Amino acid sequence: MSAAPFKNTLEPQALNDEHNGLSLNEHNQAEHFTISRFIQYLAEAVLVVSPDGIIQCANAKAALLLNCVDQPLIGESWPAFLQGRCQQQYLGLVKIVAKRVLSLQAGPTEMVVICANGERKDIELSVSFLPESPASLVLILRDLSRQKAELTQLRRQAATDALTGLANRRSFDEQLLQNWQQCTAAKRPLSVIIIDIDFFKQFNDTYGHIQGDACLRKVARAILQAMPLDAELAARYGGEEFALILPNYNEIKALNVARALQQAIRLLQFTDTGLPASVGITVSQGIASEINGQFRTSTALLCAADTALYRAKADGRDCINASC
Ligand SMILES: Nc1nc2c(ncn2[C@@H]2O[C@H](COP(=O)(O)OP(=O)(O)OP(=O)(O)O)[C@@H](O)[C@H]2O)c(=O)[nH]1
Repeated sequence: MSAAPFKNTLEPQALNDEHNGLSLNEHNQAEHFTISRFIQYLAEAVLVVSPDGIIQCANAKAALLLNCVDQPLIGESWPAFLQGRCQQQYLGLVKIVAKRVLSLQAGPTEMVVICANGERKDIELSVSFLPESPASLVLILRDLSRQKAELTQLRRQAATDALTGLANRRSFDEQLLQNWQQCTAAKRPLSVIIIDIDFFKQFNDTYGHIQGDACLRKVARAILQAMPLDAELAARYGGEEFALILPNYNEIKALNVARALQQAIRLLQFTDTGLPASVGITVSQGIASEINGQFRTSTALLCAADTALYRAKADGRDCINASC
């Protein structure tokens, strides 16, 4: 869409059309033409729609946002671009401006548009009322796709342990609380396993921290591969500590998972990172299971798993201990 030279809307000539013998219809057409040209120069995507939602003018940025560069937008129904629930939201905004509250403006409100090519985009929509005759609505659309993508990435980073890619302790704690509430409300069991690498300081001291980091990544991968599909979450809980949330798992089922993990870790090889084939590691594990209301909170359940882990360490390591 190419923009014609800007026409100054404040030009006295344009404001005084009626005095120049133009009919009301001609005046409206001239005004419409001026708005249509004017919005081409705005930095935001702008649509001008009739009160019943028919697009009267659109700038090139709006056409680009809605992926309608090769299709005319004029005459199309604007609400048809909105995702179902957003159509009602839009009507709500129109009611607000029609009642002339909030200085003839409503929004910005987050909405979702379905573009001409079917792409779904998050936008922020502001609606302003042009009380001219005939009345129109000016819609300013801001594409939020980039911000949303960045927010999603930031949220993912905030929930993830950078070294291993597993969930971090914060998301573990949040998830455990959620599973605790669900399982206790439904009177279903919930188990937690804490997994701690044995003598990891010695591993670091012998092979260096880079090898130590590679070892942590290997253990994380092994946990992910060995854990059951219906486990809720595997997390890096601390330095060389990992944790698993097992909703609907009683102590016996959790013990089977811990045994599978123990086996998977014992089989880990480090030759790919340049260490001798004789190098291997073991883990100690503590299990706690909430079954019949023996724990009052998710924190108490976690403390019990931690206590069980200490017992497993005291039992000589490469051990599994279940809290009673
Ligand atoms: N390479 C590496 N080491 C870490 C990281 N986080 C913690 N550690 C190391 O983990 C080791 C933990 O040592 P300890 O708490 O003494 O435990 P341990 O040597 O495994 O002994 P036990 O748990 O009693 O079997 C320390 O040497 C930490 O420096 C990490 O991100 N990378």
